[in-house]
Amino acid sequence: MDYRVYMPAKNRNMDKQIQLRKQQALEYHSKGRPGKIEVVPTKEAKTQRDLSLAYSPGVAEPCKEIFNNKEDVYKYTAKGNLVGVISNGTAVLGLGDIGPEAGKPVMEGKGVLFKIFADIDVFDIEINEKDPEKFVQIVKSLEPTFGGINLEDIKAPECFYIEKALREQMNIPVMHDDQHGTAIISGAALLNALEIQKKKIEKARFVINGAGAAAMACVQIYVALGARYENFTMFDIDGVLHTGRTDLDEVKRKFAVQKSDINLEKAMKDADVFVGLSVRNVVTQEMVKSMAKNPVVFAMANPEPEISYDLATAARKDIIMATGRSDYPNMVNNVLGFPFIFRGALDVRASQINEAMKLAAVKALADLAKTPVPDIVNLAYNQKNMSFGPEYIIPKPLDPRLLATVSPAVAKAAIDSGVAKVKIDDWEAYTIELNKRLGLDNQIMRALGAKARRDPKRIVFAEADNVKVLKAASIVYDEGICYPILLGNEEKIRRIAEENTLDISDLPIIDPHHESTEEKRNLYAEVFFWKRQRKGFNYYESKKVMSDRNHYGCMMVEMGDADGMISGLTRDYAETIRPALQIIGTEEGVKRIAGMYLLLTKKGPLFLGDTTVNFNPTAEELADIAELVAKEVKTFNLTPRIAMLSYSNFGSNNSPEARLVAEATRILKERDRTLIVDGEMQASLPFNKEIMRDNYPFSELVNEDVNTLIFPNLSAGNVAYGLLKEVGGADAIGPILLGLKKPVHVLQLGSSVRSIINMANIAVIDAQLKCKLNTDDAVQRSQWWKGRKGKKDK
Ligand SMILES: NC(=O)C1=CN([C@@H]2O[C@H](COP(=O)(O)OP(=O)(O)OC[C@H]3O[C@@H](n4cnc5c(N)ncnc54)[C@H](OP(=O)(O)O)[C@@H]3O)[C@@H](O)[C@H]2O)C=CC1
Ligand SMILES: CC(=O)C(=O)O
Ligand SMILES: [Mg+2]
Repeated sequence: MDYRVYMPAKNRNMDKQIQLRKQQALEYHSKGRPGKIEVVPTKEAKTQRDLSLAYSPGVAEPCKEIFNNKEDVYKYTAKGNLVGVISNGTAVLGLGDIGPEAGKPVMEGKGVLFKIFADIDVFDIEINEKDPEKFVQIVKSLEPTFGGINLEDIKAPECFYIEKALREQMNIPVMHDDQHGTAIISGAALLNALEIQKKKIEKARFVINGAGAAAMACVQIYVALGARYENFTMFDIDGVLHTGRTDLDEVKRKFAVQKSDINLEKAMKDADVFVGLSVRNVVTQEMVKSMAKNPVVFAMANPEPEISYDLATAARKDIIMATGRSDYPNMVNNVLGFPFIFRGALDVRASQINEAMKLAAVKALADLAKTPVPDIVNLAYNQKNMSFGPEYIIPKPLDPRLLATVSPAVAKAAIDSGVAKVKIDDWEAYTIELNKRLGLDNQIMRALGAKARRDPKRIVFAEADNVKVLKAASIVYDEGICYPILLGNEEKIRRIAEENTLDISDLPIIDPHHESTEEKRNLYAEVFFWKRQRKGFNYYESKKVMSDRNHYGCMMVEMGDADGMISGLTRDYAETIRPALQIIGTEEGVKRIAGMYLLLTKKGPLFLGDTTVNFNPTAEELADIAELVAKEVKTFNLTPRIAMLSYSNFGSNNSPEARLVAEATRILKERDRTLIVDGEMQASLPFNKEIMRDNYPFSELVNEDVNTLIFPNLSAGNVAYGLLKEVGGADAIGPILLGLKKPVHVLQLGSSVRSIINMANIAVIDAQLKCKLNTDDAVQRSQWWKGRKGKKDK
């Protein structure tokens, strides 16, 4: 195989891929603490005093206050930000009545989405009760606990009675999300799709497949948006809803048509809109072809739609197609709504989610899709320029503007329609508060993944016979992040893959010891000898060293046979980076390398340096390290705001160590006036604005949110990152090696599969910046070396 042109076409076996996804999903849910959520205290609860406040006797005080004034429950407890996601498991996704236990992963998942998209806390409650009246009594009794109730995956028609009864009997917002969440999102998408297709909603002919919870709410909102009852033909599992049927309940009867001999195929002919909220694969390409000009098809059954995106769009060009899935354009899924709708409702303490609030959400969503898409969204979805049109009729779930757009619209509508107990006067302040809730972390990781996927590179995994590395390599290939090249003993690697059901069939394996690599090894040895002959390596040693996979891998990168390398997991970090320094060397103008960690903390992303390379830097060297880290921070599209750390604050201690950091800060400022940097200072200072303002108002960082911490020496940096990671619970990405001409990253011992994947992302992005060398260059380079060898042999 010629690795210079290695770019495998994805030819993975579908069955194997499905098996892999199944295994990954099960592992995701079961690894570590089983499930996806935990309860975390929001107050200090460490000392005896804390405990006496949190619990007895202190806790009696808020109890008494609430007893005197029930509304104070919002003041002294978590109720106001707590939503109950409640289900009996009778209509879980498109899986049907699988019961409350089997539905729990979905409810926990919903909890996760509420939290990450809108900072709302959730208790998921699965109730073993199918009787609607009993179910209502149970949920009703939970009112003291929750600020809102999200009913989920409860089958029709029971769900209609349950929701109606609870809305009437409870004083907090209750919403059955499969009904109204779906209706709101698909309503917004429908308005935009019809606008693009130049069709009027009043005239549009609808075919609706499914007459359950979601479908019924959707048609009702479409009617509220202007659609006409008489233009709907609806189907349930027994066929078309027609007036001759005796099994139709009150809700279904509203949509019953006169004719009884219509099947889905006939109904689709000349229809303008198809909406599927039923089960997978019930619509054919022929049916789509028979629809009117410029049709709209929303096939929203989960996880498999009524017709796949690919089949429907292949059937005709003038279609606007949407599914409930995230892996195709136009994801019409209730995740776009519930976090933001509840956020708005909770923030004004609305007693219900009424029609005005729902329609406000529809309008906010529809309008947002017409505004320019921010870079972070394009980046997150690996698109260059998403804009309003057939493939972008509705905002993307990862759009960070959703929260500050939909929630205020819902909150305003609640106030205007008289169901809000709390008023918002300063909408600008409210928007700022909403944006703060989001945090940058998730956005950064998503953007990184997408940036890598835009231009995947060839990354050598030097320790491919390690099961974690092999797993990571298989996943990054599967996700289109990079083209992994596996180094190591082929037999061993294949055995590990087999044992762990990993599909590595597309991935090349190179064994630097094997005779098949002899020609390359000799070429690499030549080059290495040429580079190191006056630095202690003779020709024999150069040949020998090329059997070492770190040397071999680095040489692949140097010679253009790969774009980057991930090595480790190793005990001896210094030993592993040596080949990179010897073979690849530092970037132009860079005197030294340094190690950086990106920590995703509760206070946002923090970049820490130097955590792995330079033991006791001089002031000049510390300034070099800070510059390297600052440069890397900019590649994350962030402005570095740097605190130079010490045990002293601005000269409070006159020791040589403290003075060294002050001097490094001075050097940095001298080199670049625009750099936002200050020090020396203690680590807590930049995060404590009050102390900063009161005592050090002169500091350049007084009003800055610091994101970069430079440590005085390796001990401090390494210890700090370790503590933040293990004790502080921060997610650590690194060590990211800075200053090399080309990307080589060395993993720390014990790195998880997740951190190896993150490092692969970083290596690809690094390679995108550094490896301008294209395939032709690489071929030329290789030939040049061969030419040199030829001359020498003569
Ligand atoms: N994209 C999204 O955001 C959402 C998607 N959904 C999806 O919509 C689907 C329905 O969910 P939900 O309304 O909560 O569930 P329900 O159980 O309440 O409704 C299912 C409906 O589909 C009908 N149905 C079943 N099989 C067929 C068939 N072969 N042909 C026609 N109709 C059929 C049922 O008929 P009958 O009434 O006779 O039993 C029922 O009316 C699921 O796949 C779910 O994943 C749901 C919510 C949100
Ligand atoms: C998305 C959702 O709620 C469902 O498919 O049931
Ligand atoms: Mg659901």
